[in-house]
Amino acid sequence: MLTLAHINKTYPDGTKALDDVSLQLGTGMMGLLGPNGAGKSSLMRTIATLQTPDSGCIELNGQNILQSPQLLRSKLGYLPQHFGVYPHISCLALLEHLAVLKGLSNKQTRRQQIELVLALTNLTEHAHRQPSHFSGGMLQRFGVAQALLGDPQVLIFDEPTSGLDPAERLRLHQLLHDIAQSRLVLLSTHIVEDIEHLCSKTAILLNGTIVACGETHNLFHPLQGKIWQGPLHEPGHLPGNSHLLSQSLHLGNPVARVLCHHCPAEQFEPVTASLQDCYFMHLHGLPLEAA
Ligand SMILES: Nc1ncnc2c1ncn2[C@@H]1O[C@H](COP(=O)(O)OP(=O)(O)OP(=O)(O)O)[C@@H](O)[C@H]1O
Repeated sequence: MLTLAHINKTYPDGTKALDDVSLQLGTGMMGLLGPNGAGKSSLMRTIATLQTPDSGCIELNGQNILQSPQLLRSKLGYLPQHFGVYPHISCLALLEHLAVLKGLSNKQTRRQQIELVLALTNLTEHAHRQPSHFSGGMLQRFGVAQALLGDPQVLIFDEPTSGLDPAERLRLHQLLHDIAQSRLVLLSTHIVEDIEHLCSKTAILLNGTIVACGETHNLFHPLQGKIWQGPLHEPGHLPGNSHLLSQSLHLGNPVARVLCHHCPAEQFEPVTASLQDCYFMHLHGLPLEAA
């Protein structure tokens, strides 16, 4: 169990990136959802002990990892949002190098681990190619492979599916799902569907603050029966007790989703509430009572 209590982080230029963040993470996948600049990467880096918070406490199974970062580092796999690979070196050689850096000193154990992570990420047949020549999807799978070296119990994935085509995205979803069966996985993204597909638990981060946290389904369950979809309306043309959540396009036609206890306007139909509706509700600062 990884426990974060009252984590605060302000950067030297005065930007408050994390504001009293408290979270509890157990086995399985927890999604961290937030818009650009919400503080997701700051939180990931803090948990990965790559930066220290100004205050607060992080414990892994009751042990303080801010005082003893090595306790977590030895059990941690981290896939940062942006990572580089050395040119002119094969996938196998790079994994070998990273495994040594991770402290896998026994050559035979190292070989076994590398074979395992290559197989898990479906990269075995590409082991002798250079990751610098990989496609975006293969590179992300390589990122997952290096994170899995050392069989970590805690995995942090920062925006792992950004830039992937739909087939690669689904392939990575399956891989992340398999990995999370026996491990604690924290998945950060602003792609709501990724969280909805993968994460049984979700936290929503806005301006450095956790505004909602719990079972993913329970976060949007209160909105069921209150979401209406119809042609685009100016907020002023909707009844006063309704809230415009989102405006988008479907097959080139403008579509609005509205939170309301009754049908807000002509041509609106009730639709199933989604995590995205819940996300927009928080993004617009609507009170829970609005649901
Ligand atoms: N090293 C830094 N120095 C100063 N400000 C920073 C630094 N890193 C991040 N920030 C600021 O802290 C806030 C949170 O940034 P962070 O990168 O954690 O957000 P994010 O949710 O990961 O965003 P994105 O989805 O765009 O990656 C932003 O206002 C950002 O500009």
